[in-house]
Amino acid sequence: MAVTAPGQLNVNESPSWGSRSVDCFEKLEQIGEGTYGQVYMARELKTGEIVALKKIRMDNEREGFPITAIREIKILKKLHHENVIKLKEIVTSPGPEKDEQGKPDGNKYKGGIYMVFEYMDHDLTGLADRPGMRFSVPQIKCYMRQLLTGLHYCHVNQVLHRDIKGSNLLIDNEGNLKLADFGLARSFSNDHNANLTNRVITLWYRPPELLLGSTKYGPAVDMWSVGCIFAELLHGKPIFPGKDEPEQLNKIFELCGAPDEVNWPGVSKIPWYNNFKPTRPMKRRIREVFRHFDRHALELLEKMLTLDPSQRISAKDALDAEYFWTDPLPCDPKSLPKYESSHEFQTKKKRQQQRQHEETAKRQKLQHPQHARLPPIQQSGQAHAQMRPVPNQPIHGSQQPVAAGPSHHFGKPRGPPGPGRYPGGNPPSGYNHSSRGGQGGYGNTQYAQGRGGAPYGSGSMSGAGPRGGAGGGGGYGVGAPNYPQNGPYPGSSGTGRGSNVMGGNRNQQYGWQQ
Ligand SMILES: Nc1ncnc2c1ncn2[C@@H]1O[C@H](COP(=O)(O)OP(=O)(O)OP(=O)(O)O)[C@@H](O)[C@H]1O
Repeated sequence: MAVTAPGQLNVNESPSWGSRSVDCFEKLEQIGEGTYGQVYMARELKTGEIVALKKIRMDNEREGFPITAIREIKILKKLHHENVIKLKEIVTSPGPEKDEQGKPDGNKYKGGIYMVFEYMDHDLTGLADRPGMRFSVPQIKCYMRQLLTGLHYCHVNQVLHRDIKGSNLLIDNEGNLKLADFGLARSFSNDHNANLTNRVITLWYRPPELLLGSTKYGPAVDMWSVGCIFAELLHGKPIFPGKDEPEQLNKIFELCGAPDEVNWPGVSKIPWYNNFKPTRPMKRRIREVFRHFDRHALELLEKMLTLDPSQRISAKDALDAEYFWTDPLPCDPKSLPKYESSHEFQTKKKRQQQRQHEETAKRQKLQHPQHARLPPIQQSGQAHAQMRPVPNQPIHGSQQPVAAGPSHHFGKPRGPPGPGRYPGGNPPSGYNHSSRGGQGGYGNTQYAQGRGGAPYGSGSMSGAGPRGGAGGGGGYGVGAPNYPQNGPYPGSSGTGRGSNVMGGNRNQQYGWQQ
């Protein structure tokens, strides 16, 4: 792949973009369902090359071609780097389309437009979610270094990603990590004078300046998200799983301390500071809560999760951090184990099927209770036979290894898909908030074990249900600051239905915004 040095943009693209038909590809299977529409794994008929086809959703004809798609295409056309997903071309379908099984795809509009991407086997979320998955320290360093390298390239080229999260970090079986989903990305100028929308970045990864209403910001917003991912990799579960914006800020303040003019000069001028400032002192507790982290990891994390964006470490400086230059060093991506390809969409399907199996088994059990009463003595042999596991009935605790499950969507709850892309938008049922630790069928996935095998989180994979973990993020213990009843987040409530978390159609929400 042609790699342009940081600071240089490759604007010479093939003039044939958009001229080919999607019929040049055979759709193999659906691997994703995003805000945009479906993503398919596909094979190019002529070359046999495997690609990802992302269909641009055009549900609302009146709005025309979605602005997010225009941005994504425009930005990806100028970014060429080994840690940024490659947009190969745009293809179109002039007429009604068929799905991967050859059935009409239900698209009431005639044609379709697809982005053709290089195919990636996993995303960081899905990979981390694989049953039994343990990331080693060199592996975490390797992924983190690639993430920072890709992001540094974007920032040097004056592009803010604005949606860094695990599910947007794609990984192939060569160990390469690439930034993907530039639908919320935009160019920025170094003076940070333009007014940009603060309604970007998935809630759990959103920095305090955006939550407080800042509209002048820069690359530091992405670095906060990187800090959240870094901590999540080490800790084994998301560190700030807020269900709405006030709770998100509360979780941040509980761990990072309350912002004030001392630790963040100018914070009191940020639009919503007065609405959200805690009424009691809140100490910074990163070192205490994550005391089991490696010293250099902790040092770097502190710099990434700095409240004041102007003091937050840049991608470039993070790459120079001791963490990446001390033993154990980041491993070579090629040395990483290869995993069977998996995408979130399929994993979800598998989980649903498994749940259905379990429900059927439960129903069968209720209809034919085996334990309800003791069998008559003379029939004991028979009864005993009945109590053996029924063939094909899942045996409790013997979870089938998920051979191929989506490795995408690291930060998304695993419940039934909610309407929004944000965990905080409308948490699916079963979504596990801090206070409900242990209830909701969430896997206690642990991404990593530290050196010497000391686990950072609790327990091991359960493989069932959404991630987020028991008590995730809620263990820092102190009460909520004094949030206004009718603050700048109308509709943000305990139900998690915040009005400014992204809904189902981000084009509607962001089309007009910067
Ligand atoms: N190049 C690719 N290779 C393999 N899988 C991909 C690729 N691009 C996207 N996917 C899969 O499709 C999913 C959705 O893609 P993407 O995030 O780009 O769409 P989106 O509409 O922006 O989704 P979201 O609403 O989650 O932001 C991804 O999480 C991933 O699982």
